[in-house]
Amino acid sequence: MSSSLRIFIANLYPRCPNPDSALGMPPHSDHGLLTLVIQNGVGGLQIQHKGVWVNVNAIPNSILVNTADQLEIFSNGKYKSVLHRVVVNNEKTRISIAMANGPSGDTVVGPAPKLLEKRGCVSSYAPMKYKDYILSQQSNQLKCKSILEQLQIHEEGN
Ligand SMILES: O=C(O)CCC(=O)C(=O)O
Ligand SMILES: [Fe+2]
Repeated sequence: MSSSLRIFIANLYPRCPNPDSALGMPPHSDHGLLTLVIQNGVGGLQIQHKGVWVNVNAIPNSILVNTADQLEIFSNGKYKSVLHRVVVNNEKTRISIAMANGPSGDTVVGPAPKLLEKRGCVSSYAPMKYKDYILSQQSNQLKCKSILEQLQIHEEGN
Protein backbone atom coordinates (compact mmCIF):
# COMPACT_ATOMS: atom_id res chain seq x y z
CA MET A 1 0.00 0.00 0.00
CA SER A 2 1.69 3.18 -1.14
CA SER A 3 -0.65 5.77 0.32
CA SER A 4 -3.33 5.95 2.95
CA LEU A 5 -6.61 7.65 3.72
CA ARG A 6 -6.94 9.47 7.02
CA ILE A 7 -10.23 10.95 8.14
CA PHE A 8 -10.38 13.40 11.01
CA ILE A 9 -13.67 13.38 12.96
CA ALA A 10 -14.58 15.82 15.74
CA ASN A 11 -17.52 14.77 17.94
CA LEU A 12 -19.46 16.94 20.38
CA TYR A 13 -21.97 15.35 22.77
CA PRO A 14 -23.80 18.06 24.73
CA ARG A 15 -25.13 17.11 28.16
CA CYS A 16 -28.58 15.61 27.86
CA PRO A 17 -31.52 16.13 30.26
CA ASN A 18 -32.77 12.60 29.59
CA PRO A 19 -29.69 10.41 29.01
CA ASP A 20 -31.51 7.10 29.44
CA SER A 21 -33.57 7.67 26.32
CA ALA A 22 -30.80 9.00 24.04
CA LEU A 23 -27.51 7.84 22.55
CA GLY A 24 -24.59 10.06 21.52
CA MET A 25 -23.63 7.66 18.75
CA PRO A 26 -25.33 4.36 17.81
CA PRO A 27 -23.48 1.01 17.89
CA HIS A 28 -21.02 0.73 15.00
CA SER A 29 -17.53 -0.36 14.08
CA ASP A 30 -15.14 1.97 12.27
CA HIS A 31 -14.40 1.33 8.59
CA GLY A 32 -10.60 1.68 8.49
CA LEU A 33 -7.67 -0.28 9.90
CA LEU A 34 -7.11 1.44 13.24
CA THR A 35 -8.81 4.51 14.77
CA LEU A 36 -7.00 6.77 17.23
CA VAL A 37 -9.25 8.58 19.73
CA ILE A 38 -8.56 11.37 22.19
CA GLN A 39 -11.23 12.90 24.44
CA ASN A 40 -11.79 15.58 27.06
CA GLY A 41 -11.97 13.32 30.12
CA VAL A 42 -15.76 12.99 30.09
CA GLY A 43 -16.77 9.32 29.76
CA GLY A 44 -19.38 7.95 27.39
CA LEU A 45 -17.56 5.59 25.06
CA GLN A 46 -18.57 1.97 25.51
CA ILE A 47 -17.36 -1.16 23.75
CA GLN A 48 -19.24 -4.39 23.42
CA HIS A 49 -17.47 -7.29 25.10
CA LYS A 50 -19.07 -10.76 25.10
CA GLY A 51 -22.45 -9.15 24.40
CA VAL A 52 -22.21 -6.64 27.28
CA TRP A 53 -21.61 -2.88 26.97
CA VAL A 54 -18.49 -1.92 28.94
CA ASN A 55 -17.42 1.65 29.79
CA VAL A 56 -14.06 2.71 28.41
CA ASN A 57 -12.53 4.84 31.14
CA ALA A 58 -9.83 6.55 29.15
CA ILE A 59 -6.53 7.14 30.92
CA PRO A 60 -5.79 10.93 31.06
CA ASN A 61 -3.55 12.16 28.22
CA SER A 62 -3.75 8.82 26.46
CA ILE A 63 -4.62 7.87 22.89
CA LEU A 64 -7.15 5.08 22.57
CA VAL A 65 -6.67 2.72 19.62
CA ASN A 66 -9.71 0.91 18.21
CA THR A 67 -9.43 -1.99 15.78
CA ALA A 68 -11.54 -1.36 12.69
CA ASP A 69 -13.16 -3.28 9.81
CA GLN A 70 -10.34 -3.32 7.23
CA LEU A 71 -8.07 -4.88 9.87
CA GLU A 72 -10.66 -7.58 10.52
CA ILE A 73 -10.87 -8.28 6.78
CA PHE A 74 -7.11 -8.11 6.16
CA SER A 75 -6.41 -10.47 9.08
CA ASN A 76 -9.21 -12.80 7.89
CA GLY A 77 -11.04 -12.33 11.17
CA LYS A 78 -8.09 -12.79 13.54
CA TYR A 79 -8.40 -9.21 14.79
CA LYS A 80 -12.08 -8.35 15.17
CA SER A 81 -13.16 -4.74 14.75
CA VAL A 82 -14.57 -3.45 18.01
CA LEU A 83 -18.30 -2.65 18.21
CA HIS A 84 -18.72 0.60 20.13
CA ARG A 85 -21.24 3.33 20.93
CA VAL A 86 -21.37 6.55 22.90
CA VAL A 87 -23.80 7.27 25.74
CA VAL A 88 -24.55 10.76 27.05
CA ASN A 89 -24.96 12.16 30.56
CA ASN A 90 -26.85 15.08 32.12
CA GLU A 91 -23.84 16.81 33.68
CA LYS A 92 -21.00 17.31 31.27
CA THR A 93 -20.36 17.76 27.57
CA ARG A 94 -18.10 15.16 25.95
CA ILE A 95 -15.75 16.08 23.14
CA SER A 96 -13.73 13.51 21.23
CA ILE A 97 -11.47 13.56 18.22
CA ALA A 98 -11.16 10.40 16.18
CA MET A 99 -8.56 9.82 13.49
CA ALA A 100 -9.62 7.00 11.18
CA ASN A 101 -6.66 5.43 9.36
CA GLY A 102 -7.05 3.18 6.37
CA PRO A 103 -5.44 2.25 3.06
CA SER A 104 -5.89 4.48 0.01
CA GLY A 105 -9.48 4.64 -1.26
CA ASP A 106 -8.61 2.63 -4.37
CA THR A 107 -7.12 -0.28 -2.45
CA VAL A 108 -9.10 -3.49 -2.79
CA VAL A 109 -8.97 -5.03 0.67
CA GLY A 110 -9.31 -8.75 1.23
CA PRO A 111 -7.59 -11.20 3.55
CA ALA A 112 -3.79 -11.13 3.15
CA PRO A 113 -2.90 -13.95 0.69
CA LYS A 114 0.27 -14.88 2.60
CA LEU A 115 -1.71 -15.25 5.80
CA LEU A 116 -4.21 -17.59 4.13
CA GLU A 117 -1.37 -19.60 2.58
CA LYS A 118 0.55 -19.90 5.84
CA ARG A 119 -2.49 -20.97 7.80
CA GLY A 120 -3.89 -23.12 5.01
CA CYS A 121 -7.31 -21.52 5.36
CA VAL A 122 -9.85 -20.08 2.95
CA SER A 123 -10.86 -16.44 2.74
CA SER A 124 -13.70 -15.52 5.08
CA TYR A 125 -14.35 -12.08 3.52
CA ALA A 126 -15.12 -10.98 -0.03
CA PRO A 127 -12.67 -8.28 -1.21
CA MET A 128 -13.98 -4.75 -1.67
CA LYS A 129 -12.52 -1.40 -2.66
CA TYR A 130 -12.05 0.67 0.50
CA LYS A 131 -13.83 3.77 -0.84
CA ASP A 132 -16.85 1.64 -1.85
CA TYR A 133 -16.85 0.17 1.65
CA ILE A 134 -16.95 3.66 3.19
CA LEU A 135 -19.78 4.72 0.87
CA SER A 136 -21.80 1.59 1.69
CA GLN A 137 -21.31 2.13 5.39
CA GLN A 138 -22.35 5.77 5.16
CA SER A 139 -25.47 5.00 3.14
CA ASN A 140 -26.37 2.43 5.77
CA GLN A 141 -26.24 4.93 8.66
CA LEU A 142 -24.01 3.16 11.18
CA LYS A 143 -25.93 -0.05 11.71
CA CYS A 144 -23.67 -2.16 13.90
CA LYS A 145 -21.36 -4.24 11.68
CA SER A 146 -23.83 -4.72 8.82
CA ILE A 147 -21.50 -4.03 5.87
CA LEU A 148 -18.79 -6.28 7.29
CA GLU A 149 -21.36 -9.02 7.78
CA GLN A 150 -22.42 -8.73 4.13
CA LEU A 151 -18.84 -9.43 3.05
CA GLN A 152 -18.50 -12.49 5.23
CA ILE A 153 -18.27 -15.79 3.38
CA HIS A 154 -19.89 -18.68 5.22
CA GLU A 155 -18.72 -22.13 4.29
CA GLU A 156 -21.56 -24.43 3.34
CA GLY A 157 -22.09 -27.66 5.25
CA ASN A 158 -20.47 -26.43 8.48
O1 LIG B 1 -16.64 9.76 21.00
C1 LIG B 1 -16.02 8.71 20.91
O2 LIG B 1 -15.23 8.33 21.76
C2 LIG B 1 -16.23 7.75 19.76
C3 LIG B 1 -16.34 8.38 18.44
C4 LIG B 1 -16.53 7.36 17.36
O3 LIG B 1 -16.83 6.24 17.61
C5 LIG B 1 -16.32 7.75 15.96
O4 LIG B 1 -16.12 8.93 15.67
O5 LIG B 1 -16.36 6.83 15.12
FE1 LIG C 1 -16.43 4.93 15.96
